[in-house]
Amino acid sequence: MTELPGWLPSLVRSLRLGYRAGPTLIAVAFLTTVGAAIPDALLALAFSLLATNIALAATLLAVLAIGGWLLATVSDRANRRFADRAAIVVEEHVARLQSEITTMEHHERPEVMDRISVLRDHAGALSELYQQLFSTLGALARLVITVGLLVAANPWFGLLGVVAVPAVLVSTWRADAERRAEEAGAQHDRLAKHMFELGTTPGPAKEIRVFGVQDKIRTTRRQAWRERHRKLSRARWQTAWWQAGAHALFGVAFLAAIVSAVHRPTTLLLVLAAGGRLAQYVANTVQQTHFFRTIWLDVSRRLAWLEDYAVAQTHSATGQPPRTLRHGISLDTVSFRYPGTDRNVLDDITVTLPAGTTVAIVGENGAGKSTLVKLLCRLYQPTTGRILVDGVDLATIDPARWRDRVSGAFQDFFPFEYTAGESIGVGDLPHIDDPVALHTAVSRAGAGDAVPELTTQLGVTWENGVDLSHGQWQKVALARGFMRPDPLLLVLDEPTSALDAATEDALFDRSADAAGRGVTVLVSHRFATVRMADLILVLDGSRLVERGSHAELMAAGGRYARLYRIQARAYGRTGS
Ligand SMILES: Nc1ncnc2c1ncn2[C@@H]1O[C@H](COP(=O)(O)OP(=O)(O)OP(=O)(O)O)[C@@H](O)[C@H]1O
Repeated sequence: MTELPGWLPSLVRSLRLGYRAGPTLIAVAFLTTVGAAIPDALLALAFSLLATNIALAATLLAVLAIGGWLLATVSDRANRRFADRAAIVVEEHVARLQSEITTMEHHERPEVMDRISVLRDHAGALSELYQQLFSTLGALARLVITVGLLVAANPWFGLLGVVAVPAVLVSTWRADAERRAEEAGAQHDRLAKHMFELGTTPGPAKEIRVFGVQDKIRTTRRQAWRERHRKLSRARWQTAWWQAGAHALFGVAFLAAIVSAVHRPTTLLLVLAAGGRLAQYVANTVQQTHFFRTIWLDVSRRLAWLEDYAVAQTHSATGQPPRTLRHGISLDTVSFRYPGTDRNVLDDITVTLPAGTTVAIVGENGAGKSTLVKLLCRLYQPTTGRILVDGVDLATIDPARWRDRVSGAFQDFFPFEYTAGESIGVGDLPHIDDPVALHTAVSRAGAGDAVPELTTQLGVTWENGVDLSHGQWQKVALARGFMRPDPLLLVLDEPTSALDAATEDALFDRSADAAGRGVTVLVSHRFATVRMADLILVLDGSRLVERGSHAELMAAGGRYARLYRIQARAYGRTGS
């Protein structure tokens, strides 16, 4: 996976994003936050004047105190208002970047998920990046002014600023070490959170209790946290000694400066006030820089990485899909392996899915059926070979336009908790409120008896929301899959696993109507339904081992015929 982009370009990009969120507010926040740090640094000068001109010193002290307080108050308000506004813009930006990625890789590759999960957890914190940056700049300005005052009194005192450098360098190095440790522990973090969700959400509650896995979940969670913490804590300890050494060096130098100024009251006052504050300012700057580098700058670099990743995943293909399918969709020596793995899940597949037909894909668990469906939906690109739509390479067709012409229902459908009508209507957004389109989709899915009134809110956590059974949710998902008129490709990837055989048979007939001249691809383990398909593809161990109609495959007496007979016997059916 690519390295995170450099901190400076990432920061510039985050600043641009912040500027778009509120140009005036960010300017006010910048000026007042940096400005508020300066009176504090000048207090040392006012203190040193106490030895020679008490009235001037007192006036200066009062002006600096009031000015500092005013600027700090305005800065606090401006920063808070700006952070609220930036939070909305940043979160929306992160969500949009993720949802615009046209493939699914970022949802299925652990190392990509680790990087994104850290970003998602801290996306809110990014809105505070700006205040942190301004405070860090303010702290630096204060440090520079203080060192300047000391050098003006005695150039040797400038060394105090020099011995502060190792502390800042060590803090920068610490930040990198901690970031690496955090990323290395992200999988444990995700596992622990997953276990927490398992133990506290209603979905898995039944099985957890029936199988008595509560203790296992608790132990796994504890171990995952421990593992994550161990990695972080080791990185922190390894770097803490260096930091302690760097601070000790500064302490010794400060003591030497006090001793050298003991006979000159004005200089001594300046050293005590400025030097004393210098230690605090260095610690403060180091801490600010540390937080800034660990949390805010790191999130900023992740955001820049996600922006680059989203752009890299956006295919430059601009071709349009055909209006209607004339010949069909062909796979030409298609092989596929999931990114980051070394095994072909589909191997050298060449076949044509003719226009206007229903093609069933069968095979044992893990044979690659759903993967083939994902390739057809263009959620992944074949590793080698091509998919041709009426002879045009699918890779040259704009993925968004292709998806406009694809529809379907999946075994792992998502229960959108909107109103029933909206939950179905998202299958074709332009017609989400069109009652005729909604009712047509419901009747195509044979879901009339299971789907409640279209205005009913789904999901018990919402006001007046109702809960649906798994089968009812599945019918809502099916209806959603039938919303688009004239899809070029209609995929039904085990969409009826929770429904009875009669429902699946009826659905099969209607799906062919819905797809018209398009191709319907049906993945199913029920051979009684599969037998009705025009073309049946049998996958075995990543290869396409048989193809043909039911009659042809039965006559061939191969794998399909064997599996069909086994299932027919189990269900009391006979022969071919
Ligand atoms: N995101 C992924 N990353 C790596 N390997 C994957 C991924 N998704 C699936 N696989 C692997 O690819 C192979 C094919 O999976 P696929 O889901 O396509 O099988 P299937 O035929 O649809 O199985 P089933 O009938 O159980 O749904 C399996 O070995 C699976 O472990």
